[in-house]
Amino acid sequence: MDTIFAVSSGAPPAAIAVLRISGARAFAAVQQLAGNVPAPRHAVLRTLRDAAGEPLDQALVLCFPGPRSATGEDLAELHLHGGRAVVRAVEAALAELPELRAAEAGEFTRRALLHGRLDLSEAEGLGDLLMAETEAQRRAAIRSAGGAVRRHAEDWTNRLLGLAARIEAELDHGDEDDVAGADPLPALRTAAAALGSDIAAVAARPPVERLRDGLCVALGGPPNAGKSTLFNALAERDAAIVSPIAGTTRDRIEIPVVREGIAWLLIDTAGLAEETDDPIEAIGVARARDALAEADLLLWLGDDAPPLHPCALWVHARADVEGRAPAQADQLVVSVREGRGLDTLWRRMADAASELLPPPDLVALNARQRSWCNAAADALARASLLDDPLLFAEELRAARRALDAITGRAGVEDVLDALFGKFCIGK
Ligand SMILES: Nc1nc2c(ncn2[C@@H]2O[C@H](COP(=O)(O)OP(=O)(O)OP(=O)(O)O)[C@@H](O)[C@H]2O)c(=O)[nH]1
Repeated sequence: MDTIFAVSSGAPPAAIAVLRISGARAFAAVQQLAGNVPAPRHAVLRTLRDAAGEPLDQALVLCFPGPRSATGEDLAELHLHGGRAVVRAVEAALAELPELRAAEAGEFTRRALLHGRLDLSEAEGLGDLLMAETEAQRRAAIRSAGGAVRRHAEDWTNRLLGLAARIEAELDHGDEDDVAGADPLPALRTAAAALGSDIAAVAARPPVERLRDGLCVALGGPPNAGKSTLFNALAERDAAIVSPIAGTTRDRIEIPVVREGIAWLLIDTAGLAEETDDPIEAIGVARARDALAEADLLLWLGDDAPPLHPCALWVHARADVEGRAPAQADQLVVSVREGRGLDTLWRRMADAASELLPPPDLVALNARQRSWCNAAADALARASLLDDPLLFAEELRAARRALDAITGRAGVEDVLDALFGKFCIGK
């Protein structure tokens, strides 16, 4: 495997640029540039020189011998002056050395995963941490990066292994006459059902995507209800066209917004026209219906009660318009023109969000982790109904494979490229 290097701090110019080198030839590279290799985990000041002996920079040099390093390999850090030319010159000198090359996005973390320094759920948490923009996102990501998902998976795996050991013993010795005692299968089936429902309960928690990508809030209602006007007011910018002409909004428009410490994805939709001859408008209406159905939270601006939705707020928009029908008791009265009701609406949205987002003190799973949890829970549920110890053992093995996939111990090659492609170079 090549030895890789990259600037791991922010883009130059900056006061300091931290350049990391990881791999079998990391310390040879330090030796070449700095003249010698400092003692492990001791920061020393060295003049770095190119192959001709010309000084490149004065740098703080640190060496972390593997496997007790961030990547699990020999790892060196050069704390350079963060000017562009300095960084470029040191990178050029490193690139000249045999078996050294610039790192790809996420390659340091990928090596850490490869060498067991962290598991897949922790790497996913780290990816989310790098992208976190709100406090809630940061808190959830730091929990995953710190191993909370891994610890759940390990705890479940340990319980599973306990069951597996007992059923394997039964399979090996169950037909021997000298083994006294009752048939252990009923107790094992009960334990498998309990473990399956524990796993399913965690998988049923609100998904971390709502925190990470924003809680989807769709504005829906008939044409001319004031959706785009309210959308612009919530987004605090003129994102959607507003006009008195019914059917102005034809497609869904999405705007990410951070408010009340929560990331929201606001979605404006075409008005739900009863009938239309316009094929484009018909497509817009179909898309609007999909957006409303899929939204985590529906803001309904119709005068009729909202359509069936797990979480809807009913808004009486354009409240200042003369001759407007009075609001129903459970409607939120809003007039964008008069700036009325918007703060209350945000508050009600935040109240709804507290039900829809992962609770701050509990582990939340992403879609990949959820689907493996559900696969494990399903296998355990099936096992709990089986009378045949052989089939029971087979379902436990299926559950084990699913739990292993959560932490990246099995069958996850395809997700690695997708995950690490999102990381920055030098991470
Ligand atoms: N007086 C008053 N007029 C409003 C208010 N909100 C929207 N309007 C007007 O109502 C008309 C329709 O508003 P839009 O925001 O375009 O309505 P829409 O629901 O997005 O309409 P479609 O694109 O047809 O679905 C426009 O003329 C707006 O200026 C309000 O709070 N008060």
